[in-house]
Amino acid sequence: MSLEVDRLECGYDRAPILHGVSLRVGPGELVAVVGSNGAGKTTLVRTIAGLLTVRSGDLRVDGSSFARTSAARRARSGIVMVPEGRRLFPQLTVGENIEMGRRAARGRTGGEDPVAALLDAFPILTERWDQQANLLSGGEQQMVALTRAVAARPRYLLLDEPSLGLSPLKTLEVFRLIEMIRERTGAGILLVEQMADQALQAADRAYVLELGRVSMEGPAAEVRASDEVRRAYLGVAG
Ligand SMILES: Nc1ncnc2c1ncn2[C@@H]1O[C@H](COP(=O)(O)OP(=O)(O)OP(=O)(O)O)[C@@H](O)[C@H]1O
Repeated sequence: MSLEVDRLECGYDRAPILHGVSLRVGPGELVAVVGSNGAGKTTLVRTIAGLLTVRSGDLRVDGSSFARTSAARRARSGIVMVPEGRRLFPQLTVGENIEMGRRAARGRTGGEDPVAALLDAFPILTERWDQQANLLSGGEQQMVALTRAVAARPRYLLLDEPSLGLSPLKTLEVFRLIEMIRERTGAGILLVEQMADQALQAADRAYVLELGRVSMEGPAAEVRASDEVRRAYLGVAG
């Protein structure tokens, strides 16, 4: 049981961006993909979500290929993306945005309501429940976008740079929410981040993406401790 990316090649027009990327996310696992600007992180997430065409290689969930399945069907099957920039429905309230997520859950119901646990732990969401989404701060919007994704009962959650544009304090809060999502939902989470240090501290396993290729992979603690990552991504001289 896992989400698998197998020797994926894709890109825009004629320009190839990903050159044979392979990775795996197991259920309940938090997997980080770190890499510098332009490494192809967003391209990877958009391709898994079905917004870009697979040129070669395969995408599988629990062994079945979904490389040719529409983005809508992928979402319905529980592969849920939180895009860079959050993209809430700006005119709808926080509550209405989260409700939209619930509607997307379709048959995936039962068990503990994961949203209730998040609302308990992060009272700001309830405090802002009736406020229009575009009036929230960037950090609050990111928290709503994550909660909306959880309301859709994801089996696999694709997070594209959730820390983008947030202050260090807000980034910590968003990471706390992501860790709680992992604990409470059992979803496999693919976390694509430029904030390498935080992502590697939160993750179980990690991949480093450089110019469209995986240059390193392993337990997140090992990747974080490697000289290459410390120098290139964590700003440690040496
Ligand atoms: N719509 C597009 N058309 C053509 N090229 C694109 C498009 N979007 C991205 N690219 C190119 O694809 C490459 C990878 O971009 P991508 O956004 O996937 O990287 P990234 O690792 O997410 O970087 P960042 O952290 O800056 O968002 C870059 O060279 C970028 O210029």
